[in-house]
Amino acid sequence: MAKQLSGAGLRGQVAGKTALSTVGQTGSGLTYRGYDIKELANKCQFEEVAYLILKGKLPNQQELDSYKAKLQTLRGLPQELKDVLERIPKDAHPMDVLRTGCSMLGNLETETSFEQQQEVTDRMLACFPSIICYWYRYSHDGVRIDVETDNDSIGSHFLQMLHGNKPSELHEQVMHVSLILYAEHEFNASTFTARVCASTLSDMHSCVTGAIGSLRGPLHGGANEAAMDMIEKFNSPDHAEEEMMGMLARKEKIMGFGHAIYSESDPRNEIIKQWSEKLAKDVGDEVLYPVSVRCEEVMWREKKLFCNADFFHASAYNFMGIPTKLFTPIFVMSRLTGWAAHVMEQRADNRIIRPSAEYTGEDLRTVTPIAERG
Ligand SMILES: CC(=O)SCCNC(=O)CCNC(=O)[C@H](O)C(C)(C)COP(=O)(O)OP(=O)(O)OC[C@H]1O[C@@H](n2cnc3c(N)ncnc32)[C@H](O)[C@@H]1OP(=O)(O)O
Ligand SMILES: O=C([O-])CC(=O)C(=O)O
Repeated sequence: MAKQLSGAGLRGQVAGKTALSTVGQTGSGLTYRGYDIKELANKCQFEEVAYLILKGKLPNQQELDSYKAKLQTLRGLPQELKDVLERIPKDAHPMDVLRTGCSMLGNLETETSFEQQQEVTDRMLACFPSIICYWYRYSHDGVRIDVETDNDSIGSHFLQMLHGNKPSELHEQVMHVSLILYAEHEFNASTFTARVCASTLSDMHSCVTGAIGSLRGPLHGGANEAAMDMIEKFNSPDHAEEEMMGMLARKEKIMGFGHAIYSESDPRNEIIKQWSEKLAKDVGDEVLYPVSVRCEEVMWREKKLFCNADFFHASAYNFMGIPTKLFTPIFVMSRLTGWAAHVMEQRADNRIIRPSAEYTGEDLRTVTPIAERG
């Protein structure tokens, strides 16, 4: 059953057209360019899906190989960008670092014509992991890492830069799945930000910089970090249940649950949940995964609220040794594909996005001379 969509937040209003994805058309489904998310997550690498979203079709083997090889050549960071990253303090939020990094890249490698849109997107796709890890390792460990590894997949390369060694096959696979699940989602808040910016005929870096800012909030992409902050406080499923009941009684929002469009479930959840379970077994976890499962049960039982894409990403990323504050930047590494494809779509059939407002202020009045004002 589809969700009843109306009310504030432009809910239920068609704000444009897209051929990129469908969200919740049957209450729970998600497709990218006509392909079901479950099949994509099962059969594809992230780079295949990025190619599909950005270039319109699934690549054949030779196209995929050359796309991955091309992205590998685009990972390096200009010295001016490294200099900026080195000046950002350790306690900055990595989403702010990425927002600044993207903006700086736009100064150094400005998109001067829309004909460059695929090229500047590929460059961002290749170097966002470098920006995150270069800053993180410099500010936290005092090392200037080499951002050009021989690892040919984006997610695995990210883990390699973060941890300093090649990740296991399991971790590589989970990163493919995670990045596929996060890649595209119709007119969500960050994508809509990108499209509004694109509709003024602005450049790709500005559109993406704005989108990063929108994704950062805990009601959107920031929920994976907020979910982790919550579950790591629970030392057993019973403890989780007790605390959650208290939060619900106090009418607190519980991050990682609920969705603006889906009514029954978020199809990405069952996929990432399975991988989180595999990772839990791999690390011998006996707390975080069972705690997460209990949170899911309590929210469904009490509120009929289901886990969205973010909830089981928290435990999955934690099991791979990823620091919590890097969770949402990983989302950016993936969603960049959706944002850029939407910018391209907007540009191809553009009219400036400029809705109207219902005025609720004062009636017309005159300006009292300043000396007479109380
Ligand atoms: C990748 C992503 O961006 S997925 C979304 C990530 N965000 C989160 O996980 C944050 C937590 N979730 C939420 O805040 C919301 O569910 C949103 C922002 C995702 C969707 O917001 P809305 O479309 O306004 O939610 P919806 O209309 O379904 O809310 C219905 C009711 O459930 C409540 N509700 C919804 N989600 C939650 C939650 N996570 N915890 C507690 N209550 C909730 C709402 O407050 C609302 O109650 P009310 O009628 O008393 O005001
Ligand atoms: O669609 C939304 O509103 C939020 C979401 O799940 C996403 O962007 O992946």
